Formats: sequence, structure tokens, C-alpha cells
Amino acid sequence: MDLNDLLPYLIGAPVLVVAAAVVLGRRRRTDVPAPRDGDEPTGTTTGTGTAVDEPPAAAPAAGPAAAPDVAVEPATGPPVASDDLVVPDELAAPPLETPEPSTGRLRRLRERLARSGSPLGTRLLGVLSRDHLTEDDWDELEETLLLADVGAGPTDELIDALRTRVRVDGLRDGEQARAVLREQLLALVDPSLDRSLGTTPTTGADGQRVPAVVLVVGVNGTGKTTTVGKLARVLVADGRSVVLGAADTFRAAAADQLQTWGSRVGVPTVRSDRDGADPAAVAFDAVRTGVSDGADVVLVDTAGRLQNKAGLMDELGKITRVITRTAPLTEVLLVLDATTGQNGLNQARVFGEVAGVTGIVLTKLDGTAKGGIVVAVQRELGVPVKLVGLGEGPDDLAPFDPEAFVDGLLQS
Ligand SMILES: Nc1nc2c(ncn2[C@@H]2O[C@H](COP(=O)(O)OP(=O)(O)OP(=O)(O)O)[C@@H](O)[C@H]2O)c(=O)[nH]1
Repeated sequence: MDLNDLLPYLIGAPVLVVAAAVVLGRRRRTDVPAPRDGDEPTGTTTGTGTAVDEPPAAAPAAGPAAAPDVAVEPATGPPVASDDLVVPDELAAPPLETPEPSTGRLRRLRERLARSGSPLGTRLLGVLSRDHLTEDDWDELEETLLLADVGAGPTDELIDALRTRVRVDGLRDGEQARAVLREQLLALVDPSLDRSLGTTPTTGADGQRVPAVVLVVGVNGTGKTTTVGKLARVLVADGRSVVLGAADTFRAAAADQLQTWGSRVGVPTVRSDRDGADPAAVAFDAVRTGVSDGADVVLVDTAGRLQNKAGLMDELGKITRVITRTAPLTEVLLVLDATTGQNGLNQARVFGEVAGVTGIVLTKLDGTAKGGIVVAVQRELGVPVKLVGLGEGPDDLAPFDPEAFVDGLLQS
């Protein structure tokens, strides 16, 4: 072998060494806190099907193969450079973003809200402003409400209430029609429901302060991961410290997606590097990390497989059990895609039964003209809509405000 044969190796080897150093430097693996006696194992098992409910496995031998599956990825992921390693600019941590304040977001997003309800508000007002309302007019009102996904029960209630108002007071003009409609729609959306998010730290079994834990559930594609990312921004904007748990181990890219959301606002993500890892193990580690970091809130993203009710109940039940050994669940948010109408309601029903949902996030309200789904879904589950998604932008998630919503529907 002469020098020419060796040249590729001589050039290639240092390049490989530097590349490996950069890659390793970017990923800081922080072991999650060691569980105490009686605790669940921390998802450090390898292989398939190892469940957190099983007794802890014996400590594996040291070495690369024994690396834990679950890692805490730092918030900003700054590359760790050795003295003689130059980190290219494009690998440097991006500057942290400052999310928009959460208060008043729905009013700022009112234009999009108006789009979601324009046929509803405009058509209802168009009919109600007519001089003498005939039975055909009332039928038209009913049809408009049903087409906007308000649901049969709430539609009947609204029609009855409007008929009574018209009979008793009469409707003098368009302005009065608008005022009456606003009042009745608001009653339907129910401003008395408690829409506050359970994000206040609580107390664990041994009396120590533990973070609030928010579990986010729903079928795939509804916008769960995006919602967790946007919610982290809402909380950061409100001055809260957050840890994300990527317990959607089913979809390979979900953890990366979540980590990207977190890193933009300085929030760490607990994740597994192994596809199909036990989601309960990741959730457990996320909560333990939240405790040891003294975080205010841990947001746990889950996979949305609606295989069958028993499977779903099994998976979510296990995640819940494992989390609540460390900290109470303060909120279970069901993410629903507003564009899926009746189908979304069927999903809602199943999740409502298995997951103990405490609040609804309606996403993609910007992509539908059927804003009435807000009313229907609250009725269906008996749980308030707490947040609405109004676009794909990072700050397009707003705390739900009934008055701003109804005003959006009636905006012409
Ligand atoms: N227009 C609009 N798009 C949204 C909204 N929320 C989420 N999306 C989009 O919906 C798509 C699916 O979002 P994901 O967050 O990946 O959905 P997921 O439920 O986590 O999906 P799985 O991980 O497969 O379970 C993405 O393209 C999002 O940008 C919203 O409020 N409005």
C-alpha cells in the first residue's frame, strides 16, 4: 500500500472525529434522578415491552450499551465545544424567543375567529333582522345552527329562547336582534364554566412541592404536539418554568418536534431515543425531572392511537398511574380538531370515558366555518373548552374567552 492509497484515510479520519465530537457535544444526556425504593424504574430498560410497572431490572453493566433510553435534552441545546473544537455558527444555540403575552390573545386573533363563525353569525343575524319571522325563518335559523355543528340539543334551546324573546319583547331593529343573539349565544357557550388551567404546583404524597402536571391526549393529527409546544409558550409568557415530556413514543418525529418547540423558549424536553419506548416511563421521568428542577409545570404529550377503547384505556391508565405516584395530575387536556365535526365528537366521547378529561383544546378553529362545535363539544363531555388553536403560528393558541368568541362569531 503506498501513500496514495492511505490518503483518503488520512483525510477522512480527522473529519470523522470532529463530526462525531460535534454530534456528541450537541446532545447532553442527563440521567434522570435515581428512583428511590418502591419507585418506578426510569425507563432505562432496553428491548421491547419492558414496562414501568414491572420490578426494576438489575443495573446493567456499564458501557455504551447501558446508556439510558430516556434523556433530558437541554432547553437550548448549546453545543459543548472542547478547547480545540470550533463549533460552526449554524450549530450555535438560536436566541430564545419571547412569546406573546397570553392575556387578550383571543381578541387579537378575532379576525380568524370571525372566519370560523362567519356563516353562523351573519346568517343568523340576516334572518333575525327580518320584519316578521315566519315558520320558514325559524326553520332556516335551526338549519343554520345545525350546519354550524352547534348540535341538536343546544340548537333547540337557542331557538326556544329566541322565540320567547321575540314573542315577549319583539325585535325592533338589527341592533336589537344582534344584542339578543349575543346574549343567547353567550348563555349557550356558558361563561360560568371554570376555564382556568390547572397549572399551579401542588404537593406530593410526602409533602414536598411538586409541579402541576398537564397530560395532553387526543387522536393523532389533531394537533397535540403543536398544542403542547404552544402551551409551553403561553406558560413561559406568563413567567412559569416548564418541563416537556415526549411520551408520544409512537411517532418517531414527535419527540424532535416537541424538543424544537421547547428549545425556542428555553424549555427542556424529557424524551426517549428509542422508538416505541414505554410512554409511561417517559412520563414518569418527565415528572421526576420537573420535581428535581423545581419546575412549575410539566406538560406531557402522548401518542394518539385510538386502536380500541381497551388499548387506549390501558395506555392512558398506566401513564396516569405512574405519574400520580409522584405528583397529582392537575389537568387532562383533550385536543380535538374543530374541522372534524361529528367524528371529533365521537372521539371526544371515548377519550372522555377513559382519560378523565378536565378541559378541551379545540384546534384548527381557523380552518372551519363551524364555530358551533365549541358548544356541542362542551355539552357532549360536560367539560369546558379552555384553549383554542387559531393557526399554525407559534402564538396562535389562545385561552378561550366566551365573550370574545361570541363577538367573533357576530363580527360582520
Ligand atoms: N391551521 C391550524 N393548524 C394547526 C393547528 N394546530 C395544529 N395544527 C396543525 O396540525 C398538524 C398536526 O399537528 P401535530 O401537533 O403534529 O398533531 P398530533 O396530534 O401531535 O399528531 P400525532 O403526533 O400524529 O399524534 C400540524 O401541521 C399543525 O401545524 C391550528 O390551530 N390551526
